[in-house]
Amino acid sequence: MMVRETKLKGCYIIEPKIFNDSRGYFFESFNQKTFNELTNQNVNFVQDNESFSSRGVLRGLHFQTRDHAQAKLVRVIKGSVLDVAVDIRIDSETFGEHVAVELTEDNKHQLFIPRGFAHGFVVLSDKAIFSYKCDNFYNKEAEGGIIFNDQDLQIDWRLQEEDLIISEKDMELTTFKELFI
Ligand SMILES: Cc1cn([C@H]2C[C@H](O)[C@@H](COP(=O)(O)OP(=O)(O)O[C@H]3O[C@@H](C)C(=O)[C@@H](O)[C@H]3O)O2)c(=O)[nH]c1=O
Repeated sequence: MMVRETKLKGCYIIEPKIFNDSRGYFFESFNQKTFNELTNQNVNFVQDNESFSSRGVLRGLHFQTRDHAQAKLVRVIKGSVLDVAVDIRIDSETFGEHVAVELTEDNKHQLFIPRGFAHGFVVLSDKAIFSYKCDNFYNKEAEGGIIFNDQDLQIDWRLQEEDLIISEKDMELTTFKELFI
């Protein structure tokens, strides 16, 4: 497993070691000991989620507030997505900055997004199965979000806006400035 820190402190791209043979492939999709050692974390994941989406589906940008904040380890099982993590830690040097990483069934890369980030992704392939671990439980009352096309964040989602499929809830999300400035 290889780990690279992104320009956002504490946010890592993880490249698992893939073992290919005549039967197919094998890899450790998560190994707590190796993960904690290489990322300098002590994360205790408590919830696993999976979602299925078609091309153009954009989910996000989501976070949970205060004690309910979640670190996430995200990956793609089928298809490909552009995954985006936005630093919303107000005391961070990179507050308001984001990383966008392509996660695909072929590259098998994972993104570790620490607490204090907003997260979203858009599906680039026909279909995608997205899978992630969270270190805190889902809490409906603590849900927060930022509108995907926020003027200050300037995220390039790669697809035309008219091709995006977004939930009503996500279309009503507020701006970065309204939340934090
Ligand atoms: C996220 C979540 C949703 N739900 C329910 C609530 C709702 O009825 C249904 C769909 O929820 P949502 O529309 O919020 O699903 P979705 O838009 O896929 O939400 C997810 O988006 C990505 C980007 C994230 O980062 C995740 O943390 C999560 O916020 O599933 C749970 O029961 N547990 C959960 O952990």
